[in-house]
Amino acid sequence: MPPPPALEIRGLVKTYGEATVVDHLDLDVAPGAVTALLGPNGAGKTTTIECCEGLRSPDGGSVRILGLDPVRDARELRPRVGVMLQDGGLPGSARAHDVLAHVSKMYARPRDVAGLAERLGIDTFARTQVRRLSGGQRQRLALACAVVGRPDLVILDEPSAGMDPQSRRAVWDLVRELRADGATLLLTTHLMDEAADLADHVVVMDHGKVIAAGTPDELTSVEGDSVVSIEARGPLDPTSLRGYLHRLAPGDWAVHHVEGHRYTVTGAVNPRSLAAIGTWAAEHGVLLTSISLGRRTLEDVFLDLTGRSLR
Ligand SMILES: Nc1ncnc2c1ncn2[C@@H]1O[C@H](COP(=O)(O)OP(=O)(O)OP(=O)(O)O)[C@@H](O)[C@H]1O
Repeated sequence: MPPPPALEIRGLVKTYGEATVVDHLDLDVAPGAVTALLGPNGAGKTTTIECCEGLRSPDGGSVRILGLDPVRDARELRPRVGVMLQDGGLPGSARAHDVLAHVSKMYARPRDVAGLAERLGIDTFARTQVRRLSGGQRQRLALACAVVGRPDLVILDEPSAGMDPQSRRAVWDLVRELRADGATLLLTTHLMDEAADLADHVVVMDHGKVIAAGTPDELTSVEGDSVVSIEARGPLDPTSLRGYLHRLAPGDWAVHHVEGHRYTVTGAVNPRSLAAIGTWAAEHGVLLTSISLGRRTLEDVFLDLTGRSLR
């Protein structure tokens, strides 16, 4: 029998006035794994996480964390759950290192503060007051505070948002290490490569509901189909290309604009249809500067699932 989930959400509902921002959400976070929660702005990710932490009271449904109730059993859960919120929630007038040292003293078996401060580069701003830290520095300090107590469950809301590439790598290494040590991680992110790289399991939510879930591999592989990435010297008409491919081989063809003059074509790609893309381009005076065959990326899948309009 599989072990019980570290975090179990059933039928969670959260409304603000007329708006239902979390809409009968079911979500399991497997123990000892990294789960990435993805979704467009306003999808309800932070609200879901805040309900899990007991910071928001749900209007319906239930949340169990490590088998316990986040509000009733808050005291028992505190040392076992590490949380990094988007706004940090750190005291503005305290110095960075003092905050971390203070938080570490709340735990029975904290990590080595000096080691953690060094690997997340907190040393370089140890004596600076929290309110004077840059966004990325504050994020790193909040992350250190979330993990210093060796929690069983670590919840990170956009851990690498606003971080420079060096800091992001340090965060990724830390996440991998926590997982290797047996911790369970739930993180939200807008970085698709971060999710693809780190997560064992990806959950995509939109309009307060889960709309897809699986391993990154499951989500990006389309049985028997591939994706062709093309780049042209100028713009091209996706509808015309799609129609051409459909007339050649009726099926589920899609042509998406990625950005600039880059497009992806998905469908039953084979030598004939690949050649047909070239023929269509020649007939329409479109110069293709690159054409390559590959898998869909998590970003392709995300955009297909959640649409391309801004929220
Ligand atoms: N206190 C509040 N009162 C009213 N509406 C709220 C409140 N908090 C959040 N919302 C709304 O709930 C919706 C979901 O917000 P939430 O922060 O959970 O989204 P998110 O998926 O985390 O988005 P992002 O990726 O931008 O962080 C949004 O439309 C937001 O405006």
